[in-house]
Amino acid sequence: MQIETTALDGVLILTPQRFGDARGWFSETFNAQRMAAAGVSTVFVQDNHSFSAAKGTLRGLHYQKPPHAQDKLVRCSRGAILDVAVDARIGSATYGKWVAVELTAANGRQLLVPKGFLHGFVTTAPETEVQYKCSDVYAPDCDGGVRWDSVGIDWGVTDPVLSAKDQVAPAFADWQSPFVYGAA
Ligand SMILES: Cc1cn([C@H]2C[C@H](O)[C@@H](COP(=O)(O)OP(=O)(O)O[C@H]3O[C@H](C)C(=O)[C@H](O)[C@H]3O)O2)c(=O)[nH]c1=O
Repeated sequence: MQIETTALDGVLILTPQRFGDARGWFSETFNAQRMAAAGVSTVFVQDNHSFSAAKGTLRGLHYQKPPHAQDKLVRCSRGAILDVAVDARIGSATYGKWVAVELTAANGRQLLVPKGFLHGFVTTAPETEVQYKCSDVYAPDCDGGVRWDSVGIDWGVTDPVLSAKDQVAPAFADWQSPFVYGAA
């Protein structure tokens, strides 16, 4: 498995190996032992899977606040997305900074988004499926969001398909982050 760092500390790009043959290919998309060997000892407890019919569907920017903050390991199993993480940890030198990574069924890349980071993606192909592991279970009372267009992210879309919730999320500048840099 190839591991790449990004401009945001803790946000990693993981690319599992694919074993090709005449039939196609095989890949271990998650292996806790390999992750631990790479220094990622997160225990994931929930798998999520979303399907977005239209190209230009944008889900985000989302988080769960403590005590149910989530690390996420995101991959695209069909179609393609631009996956984004935003540093929301008060006191961080990269607070408000973001990274965007192309995750596609073809490239097999995964993005590790730690607690304290907002997460969102926009689909760049129709009928896109995203699967991701979470280090805590869904806690609706801790679920929150920030406006997709309030961080200066270059999503490559101007009029995305949004949920009703995402249409009314607060702007980043008006939002009080529940995350503190260096907190457990
Ligand atoms: C997240 C979640 C949702 N739900 C239910 C709640 C709603 O009835 C329905 C759709 O939820 P929502 O509109 O929040 O789904 P997304 O807009 O894809 O939200 C996700 O999108 C971004 C990219 C994320 O990183 C988060 O995991 C998550 O916020 O699924 C559950 O039952 N369990 C869950 O863990």
